[in-house]
Amino acid sequence: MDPSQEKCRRYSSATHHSNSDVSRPSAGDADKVGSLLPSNKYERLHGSVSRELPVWTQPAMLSGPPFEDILYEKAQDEAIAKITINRPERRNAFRPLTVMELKRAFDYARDDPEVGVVIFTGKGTEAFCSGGDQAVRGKHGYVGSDNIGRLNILDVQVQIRRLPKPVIAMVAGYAVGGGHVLHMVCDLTIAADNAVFGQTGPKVGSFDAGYGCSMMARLIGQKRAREMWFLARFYSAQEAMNMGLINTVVPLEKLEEETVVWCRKILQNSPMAIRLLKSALNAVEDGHAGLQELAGNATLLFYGSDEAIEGKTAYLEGRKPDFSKFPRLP
Ligand SMILES: CC(C)(COP(=O)(O)OP(=O)(O)OC[C@H]1O[C@@H](n2cnc3c(N)ncnc32)[C@H](O)[C@@H]1OP(=O)(O)O)[C@@H](O)C(=O)NCCC(=O)NCCSC(=O)c1cc(O)c2ccccc2c1O
Repeated sequence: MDPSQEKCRRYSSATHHSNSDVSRPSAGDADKVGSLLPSNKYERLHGSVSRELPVWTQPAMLSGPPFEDILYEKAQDEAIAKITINRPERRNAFRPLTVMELKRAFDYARDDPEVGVVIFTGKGTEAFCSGGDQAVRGKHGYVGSDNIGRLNILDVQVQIRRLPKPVIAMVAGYAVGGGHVLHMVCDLTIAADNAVFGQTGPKVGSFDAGYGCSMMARLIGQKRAREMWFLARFYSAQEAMNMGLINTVVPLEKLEEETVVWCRKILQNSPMAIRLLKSALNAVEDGHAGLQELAGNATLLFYGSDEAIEGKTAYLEGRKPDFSKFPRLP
């Protein structure tokens, strides 16, 4: 088979498993895109999703003061939460207050059983996030109203990584510095065609040697990661796409539409399967923490079984548990 035939074969094999609602760069309406792809019975049965924009509502806060630096919204009648860094005049740079609010918001999204997927974005079209606010950078990190320096965005990175629901970065404009690391720790990245990606740390006397390096090297390879960090140059959305740094690029005006389509497609699928897949994909890379996350899910599932319930019930009834009726599977 010559290289062009092989390319053709791979394309047709890929499109056979494609999802007709999820578009590639030239996003049109779902039916148009779908008509290019082979149809199958189960796909039709499973159903397509709407491309309508959701109605965003601001839920009453569960606790704490109103947010100043972020927005927390939920899609009306849909299991989608949206968390937005709301400092467009600073290209959505984060300060300690922003980070504390992000932590609260991601906790809300995690704990809310009505939420199945989270969109993480920046206000406006100029930037997703430009990293730490350099105006408040001190000797020990970014300084808030308590005069203490913090690098607490690292906690948010871990929080996103471990949140048992998909988090999708919706990127318009700059995703640079610590903002670039934030999109990398999200499960998926959907970029507008005006998105710009890059690390700026070495230019401003900073670096993220944690996920900022390890995650990046996993995504784009060691050589590219070194290039991205050492040169601290910026990359267009298309370049980022070609490097495997993001999932898709869409016209800016279609960004939210496309992102909610991806959310809706995910929400059609089994939430437990998605949860387990996220933790399994993490486990491969996260060592003890990854294993603990995956193992927690095993316990979560086991607690619902008759076998586990027999153990608990026997204890509460003060009798010996009878595990003899449960199979010892091969
Ligand atoms: C993002 C830009 C490329 C955008 O350029 P553009 O020309 O479009 O806009 P301006 O430069 O004019 O910006 C408009 C306005 O916003 C202010 N601003 C932008 N970004 C920041 C920022 N990060 N901090 C503070 N202020 C910012 C800018 O000053 C303008 O204000 P005016 O008053 O003049 O209107 C470009 O803005 C840019 O390059 N920004 C800086 C990007 C950057 O270097 N970020 C920090 C990297 S280090 C980091 O993020 C970081 C954070 C952590 O918490 C870490 C924790 C642990 C380890 C490592 C960490 C880390 O590296």
